[in-house]
Amino acid sequence: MASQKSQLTVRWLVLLLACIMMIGNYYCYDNPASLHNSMQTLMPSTNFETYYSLLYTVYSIPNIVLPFFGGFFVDKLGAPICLIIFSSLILAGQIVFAFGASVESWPFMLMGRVIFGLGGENLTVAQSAVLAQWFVGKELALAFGINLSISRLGSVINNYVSPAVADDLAFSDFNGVSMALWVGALICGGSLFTAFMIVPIDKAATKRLKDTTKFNDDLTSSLLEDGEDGGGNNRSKASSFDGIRAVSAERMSTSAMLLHEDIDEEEIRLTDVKNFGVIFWLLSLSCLVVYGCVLPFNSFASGILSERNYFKAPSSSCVLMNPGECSSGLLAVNATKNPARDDGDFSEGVSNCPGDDFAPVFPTSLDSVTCNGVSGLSCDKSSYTFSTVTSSDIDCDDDFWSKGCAKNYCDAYSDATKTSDSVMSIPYFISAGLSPLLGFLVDRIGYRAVVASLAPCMLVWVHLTLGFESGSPIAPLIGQGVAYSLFAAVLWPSVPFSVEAKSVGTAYGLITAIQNFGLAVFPLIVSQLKSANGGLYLPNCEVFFTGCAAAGVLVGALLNIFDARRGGKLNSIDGKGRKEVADRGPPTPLMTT
Ligand SMILES: NCCCC[C@H](N)C(=O)NCC(=O)O
Repeated sequence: MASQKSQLTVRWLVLLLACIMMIGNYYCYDNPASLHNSMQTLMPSTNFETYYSLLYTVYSIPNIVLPFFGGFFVDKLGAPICLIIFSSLILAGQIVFAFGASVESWPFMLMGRVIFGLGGENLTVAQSAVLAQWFVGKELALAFGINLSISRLGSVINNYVSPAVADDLAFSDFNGVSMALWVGALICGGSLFTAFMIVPIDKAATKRLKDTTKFNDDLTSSLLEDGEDGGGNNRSKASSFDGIRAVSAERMSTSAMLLHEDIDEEEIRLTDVKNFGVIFWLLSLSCLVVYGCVLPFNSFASGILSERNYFKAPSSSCVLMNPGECSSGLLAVNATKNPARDDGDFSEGVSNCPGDDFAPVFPTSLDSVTCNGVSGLSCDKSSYTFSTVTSSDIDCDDDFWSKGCAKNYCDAYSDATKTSDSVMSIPYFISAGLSPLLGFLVDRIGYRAVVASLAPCMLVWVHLTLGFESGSPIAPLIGQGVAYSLFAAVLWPSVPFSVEAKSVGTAYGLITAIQNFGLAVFPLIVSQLKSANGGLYLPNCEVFFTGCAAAGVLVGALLNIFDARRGGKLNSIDGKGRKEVADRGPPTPLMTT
């Protein structure tokens, strides 16, 4: 007879449903990243980068506080019911976000992201608590690994599907970006459906285990009564009843914690946080800085990769032969008569004029150019005049630019976007493939604190390479994926080992809240660094990410020191550590099977 949810076979169905449930969350969280360039084309503005980073910041700002309370409610109300509440919020938020894009309104889009954020992070917290209940013991890291793997597939699918939908599925009043976001809303609807499926399964298991616990309880009491009635038979009999009493008490308290309903509600208080030890706080700090160079990096990866590799800005010495004329398309008088030429000193024989990786140069100025009478062109404006053309003036959704005046620029921009979007998926692809295996290994070898300090070392190399070298980004992005997967494989399963079991939801809430502080602030720092650097990400933004990774190395070292002083729980295989294993003595036989 099973006495814990982690002994029931149905746990694998719960895991499958919990994984499917998270796909909508991850798919939609990364929508802005994969639609960055399409959004810029749809809603060009000099403040575009600020609005764009706000889409992530407003998601995270409420979450600097909310998951803490969300986690507390998970402990109080039970995780399954919270899954439904939070899944409903992500669906509602995505609908508002998609509506905002349909009417091209930043305020609606931002409001949608706030609502989505209210559900998104709390859903992660509730789901972590569900996994901790169903997989406590030897399979916890594996369960988190499988979960992260399937969730991250949501991010990867988004990176491919959303730009394709945005490019190809615009029709009548629905622009491409909004269509991609409505697809996200559909997927969130599916997530809500799976959340509804988890609740009855969890309830049935809870009831079944409650009955088992009661049965064990009755059995233990009757054994104890028999022993006491026996009238002081002998010492050894008395000590074996003491053993039963002790084992029973331990097992009952574990079952009670895992069944949730049996926890005395008064026992769970927000103030329990003050009992969280140094290990929990170091895990939180590590989460803040290391995730700070993973998730925010991904939000800007498309732009960073375009700038670094696929759409490099040509040198200012690269100009059109006739800078006041269209460069390519139906309005170009004759493209071969207006080629780009490099006026600069390229003594090393390297021209900064468009090669495959450079952005084609566009006209410097235009004077009353019109589309009138040119068949195949439907331009947004009757006439185009610019004393100085900048890249933000070029709207590739407007035929004037994409077919008429800067066709080569718009074609190259679209190609670069597609390449960047698929290359930036590498880290999440790797995480989707590696996470279950790493989870399996962590459950078997431990070394959680060691891995938590090695992963950021790799991230230091990754971001230095992206910031200061100009070769292919593939190797550093593979490094980013491996480091991220390693870190996630040890961080989340370490949380239950750092606090009391009754506070696991609160602890997940608090660490998520701390993580979100970084996720709210870091994108703003990156966009400020970019603006201060003449609109360029490199190298300053990568210096910032390198700094975060270096801080992660330092916190990782402290984690190892404190973990060793406190019995080595995190680095041990089962999370119990030297001290507790010694305290407990040899394993006690189970009362139930
Ligand atoms: N809602 C998508 C972002 C997930 C943030 C979440 N707090 C988290 O970090 N989950 C683990 C991960 O590696 O994504």
